[in-house]
Amino acid sequence: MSTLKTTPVVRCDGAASDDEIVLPGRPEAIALPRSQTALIVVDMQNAYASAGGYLDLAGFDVSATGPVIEKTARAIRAARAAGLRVIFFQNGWDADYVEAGGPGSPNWHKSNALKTMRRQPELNGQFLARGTWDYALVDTLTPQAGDIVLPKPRYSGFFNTALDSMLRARGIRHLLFTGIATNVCVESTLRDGFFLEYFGTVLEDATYQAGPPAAQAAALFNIETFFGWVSSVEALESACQHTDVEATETA
Ligand SMILES: NC(=O)N/C=C\C(=O)O
Repeated sequence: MSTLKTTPVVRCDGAASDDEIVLPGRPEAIALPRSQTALIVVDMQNAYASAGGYLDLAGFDVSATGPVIEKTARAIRAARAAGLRVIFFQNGWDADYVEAGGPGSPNWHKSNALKTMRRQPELNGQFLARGTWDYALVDTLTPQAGDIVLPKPRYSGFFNTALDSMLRARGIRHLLFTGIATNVCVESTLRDGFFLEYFGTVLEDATYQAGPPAAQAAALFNIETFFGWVSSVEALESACQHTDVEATETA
C-alpha cells in the first residue's frame, strides 16, 4: 500500500462544507459531505468470501478474505457512526437462473459460476441463487435498519437495478467501496458510477481480488489513475473521528 495524501483535497462543489469528512487518498485527498456519501459493501456473500463458496469451488483463492471481512466490518461501523448511508449489494439470480441469461447472453458464457455448474452438474443450483447459503451475506456483516440491501444480476451495481435512482433521490454524490472482487464488481460499479458523475473511492484494505494479486494491483492502478480515488479503512476511521460534527439522521 503506498502513502495516502492529505493534500490537495478534491471537492466536488468547490467550497468546504460544514458536514464534510476529509479522507486522505491517492492521488489526492477527497472531501466527503456526510449527507452526500454512501458506503457500498460489494457482494460480501459466502460465494465470494467463504471457503466452500462459488469462487473457492471454481478455483479462486479465498484463503486471505478473513482480514477483508474484518476491515469491511470496521468500515461499516465507522460509516454508521458518521451518519453515512450503508448499501449492501448481493450478486445473483433466481433459482432457475432465468435472470442469468441463456446462451444469447455473454454472461452465460463468461460467468465462472455458471460455467463451473455446467462443468460439474452436481453443483447446479448451488451458486449465487437467491435463498442459498452461497448467495447469503457472510454471517458477520449484517444489514441494520436504515441500510439498503440491493440485489444485482450483473457485475455492475448500476445495471438493471434501482441504485442510480436511490442515490439521486437521497442527494448522494460520493461512493466509498469495500468488498469482493476489486477487479470485477467493485471496479465495474465504480466505473459506471464515474460515467454517471459519481465520485468513487475504494478502501483498498477492505477489498480483495478474484485472481492473482496482479489483478488487485491493476484494478487499484486503474481506479487511482483514471476513475476515482483509493483510500483505507484506517484513514476513514481517523477522518471520521477528526470531524467534529454530530452524525446526521439517515431516513
Ligand atoms: N462480486 C464479484 O466481483 N464477482 C466476480 C465474479 C463473478 O461474480 O463471477
